[in-house]
Amino acid sequence: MMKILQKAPKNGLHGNLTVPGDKSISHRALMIGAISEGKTVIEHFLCGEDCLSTMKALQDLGVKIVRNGSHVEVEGVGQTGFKQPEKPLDMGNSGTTTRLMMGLLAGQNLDAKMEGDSSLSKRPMKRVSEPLKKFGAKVELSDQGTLPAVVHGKKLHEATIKMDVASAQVKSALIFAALYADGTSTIVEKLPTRDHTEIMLRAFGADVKTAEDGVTISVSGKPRLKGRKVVVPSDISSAAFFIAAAALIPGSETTFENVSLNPTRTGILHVLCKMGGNVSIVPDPNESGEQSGTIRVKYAPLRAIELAEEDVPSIIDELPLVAMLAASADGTSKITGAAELRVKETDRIAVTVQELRKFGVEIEELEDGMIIKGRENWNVQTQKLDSHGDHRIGMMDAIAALKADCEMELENEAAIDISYPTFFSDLEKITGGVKND
Ligand SMILES: O=C(O)C1=C[C@@H](OP(=O)(O)O)[C@@H](O)[C@H](O)C1
Ligand SMILES: C=C(OP(=O)(O)O)C(=O)O
Repeated sequence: MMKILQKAPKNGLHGNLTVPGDKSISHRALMIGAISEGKTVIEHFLCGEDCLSTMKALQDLGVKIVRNGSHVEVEGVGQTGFKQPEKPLDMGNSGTTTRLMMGLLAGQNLDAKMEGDSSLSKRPMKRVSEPLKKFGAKVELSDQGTLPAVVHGKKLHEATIKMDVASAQVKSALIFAALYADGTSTIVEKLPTRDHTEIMLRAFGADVKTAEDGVTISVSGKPRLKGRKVVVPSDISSAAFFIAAAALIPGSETTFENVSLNPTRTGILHVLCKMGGNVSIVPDPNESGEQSGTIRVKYAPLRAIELAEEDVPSIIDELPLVAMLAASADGTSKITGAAELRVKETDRIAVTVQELRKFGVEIEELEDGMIIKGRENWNVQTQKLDSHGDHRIGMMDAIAALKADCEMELENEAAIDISYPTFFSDLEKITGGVKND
């Protein structure tokens, strides 16, 4: 499949958008709702394919879930209420589904096989199965440390774990396992990562504490979780594409409402401000523990930036976009400490470099990052872009194409449905669907 991408309208991008619900929070609302007692109602749920993979897997484990658009109702089965699945659980393309479910299933009374698509089946899973062993869990992986996996449910005991990878997915799997252990477990992160699991578990009644150092989390086992209402804020990682578009295209001014402003996710806003971007933020009243607010972005010329390992977790999924912005900034930018990008849906360092070079961008691949020479005008080398089956790369391509001086073509655009099925209609809303020539 192929999609034609238009360049930006001459007066830039304008308008007000409410982008879909946060992917990370939608996954967690389903999972935590499923192991709670009573009903959980989720509003503004993300109907992207990844979250639907979580929904389907939970249904295959005997959880009743009814979805009507972005309104979802989950009948919680309690902490150990999952049923033995009759067939392998299909994780689709979703790393979050796979890794979080490993923690959620480790203490259940069942054996579950997990399978994924060809991209997911290459991604590393030992980072979850190894630390889970400390709770007494048993997760079998392929010889390569990948899917397919079999989780053999066990009786779990408390553990203290020092993580060696900065990953919210691994942390969340360990927190879920700790819910099934007797006593209090401690998890120490390498760097602070997104804390949606901790925030939501507290709201559902669990005793989960984060120490002042921001990296030590203690979890009391066997809590009583009670179903509740979850209103999912808009996904800053989705809004980021249009935030970047407004920052890239002269004349633009766009507003995004009700976007997640959880400080573990707002790296893109800090980076854009550091680059000289014109960004203003108005926070919403905070009722749920998850912060949100309105973001307004106006075009402004950008300057180069340097990012290192400690900057990476709060901007992990936005780094391809940052590379694209850097390609338009004044000066040479450098991103390091981002080797995690190589084990996402694609090798996002290699693929970002490959795609941006098609616009004539001077960009160099490092083992753990990229060096990008910014320039005001790009020089398209080929009109044929490719998502490589990676939603975030496909969307980066579509935003970069706004700056090109000709129409571009995007192969494998369907991948975008993973996290943002309404991406192209939202893009049309702020470009006015305008054809220039
Ligand atoms: O916990 C989550 O919801 C996520 C964590 C991040 O992955 P890692 O934990 O592998 O960094 C991120 O890239 C992914 O899109 C979603
Ligand atoms: C890395 C991502 O997701 P996941 O790990 O859940 O596949 C992403 O959405 O960019």
